[in-house]
Amino acid sequence: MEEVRASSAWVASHSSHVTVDSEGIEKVVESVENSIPKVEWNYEGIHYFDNGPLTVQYLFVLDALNFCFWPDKELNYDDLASGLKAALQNDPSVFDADRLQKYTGPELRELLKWPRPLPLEDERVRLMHELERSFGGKASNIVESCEKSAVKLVAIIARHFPGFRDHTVYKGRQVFLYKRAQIFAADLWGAFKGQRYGEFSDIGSITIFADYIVPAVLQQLGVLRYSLTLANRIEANKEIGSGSEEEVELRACSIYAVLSVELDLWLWAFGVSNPSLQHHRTLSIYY
Ligand SMILES: Nc1nc2c(c(CN[C@H]3C=C[C@H](O)[C@@H]3O)cn2[C@@H]2O[C@H](COP(=O)(O)O)[C@@H](O)[C@H]2O)c(=O)[nH]1
Repeated sequence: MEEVRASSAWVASHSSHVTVDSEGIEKVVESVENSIPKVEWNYEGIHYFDNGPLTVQYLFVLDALNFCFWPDKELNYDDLASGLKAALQNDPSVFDADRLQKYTGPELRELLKWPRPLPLEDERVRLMHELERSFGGKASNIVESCEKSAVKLVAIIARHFPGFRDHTVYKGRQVFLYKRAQIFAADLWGAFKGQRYGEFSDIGSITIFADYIVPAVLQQLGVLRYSLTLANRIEANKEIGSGSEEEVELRACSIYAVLSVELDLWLWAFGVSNPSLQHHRTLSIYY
């Protein structure tokens, strides 16, 4: 995760379209000082939990698919989390390795009870198939092999599952963001309350999860400032290309501005409870 921090800091110091406003950070810090709002993991009650390896499998499938909901105005993260939960409750073998490998787009849709094609549906299915190829298709084996280190878990996942390799090149330099791999570690930690599959000695090393909600919240709070051109593009709902300077800056500056991952869920929950929030639109499998 050192690579995520260091490369994000580099982007923030070479940024052309997004600025981190240190006075803006100070103001937010002052207003939440002594009362950092604690948002409970699963505060919405939408996740499956049985305190065992099936929960790990559930979270791994969930985070393999935890990206790009915005193209369908009615779809959001909750639909995915609760849809997969209901599917698992209905049939405990839905995420078994041999079945993961076979899902088609319409079957995934049916699993989630979603009435129309999902955004990036072919990619979603391809990423589900990928999960079966290592560690016997059992996510609990991955977690067991990481010796209670979240850093190691993220590295192992990125090494074995190409779909989680959330990195890019910015101004000639490689930048690491690892949104879905890190959120998987955080979800385990939150779900298992730091015990069993959620016990990590280095959970403080992970960074916030650079998605499309957190940058928009940070901008609203005055922590991020956008160039006029970028602000106009976002306001006009114009797509921002995956891997473009703008996109990398939005994500990396968010990581750089928010050092503590403890704040992620607060920022995210604040963002998703605000329907008028205007976020950047990038077609991406990473977030
Ligand atoms: N930074 C950050 N981004 C997060 C999450 C989560 C869900 N975390 C759950 C885990 C435990 C809690 O109980 C939460 O419910 C999803 N996302 C991202 O948001 C976007 C979807 O937005 P919308 O379509 O409006 O639901 C999409 O990019 C998705 O990947 C988070 O925690 N942090």
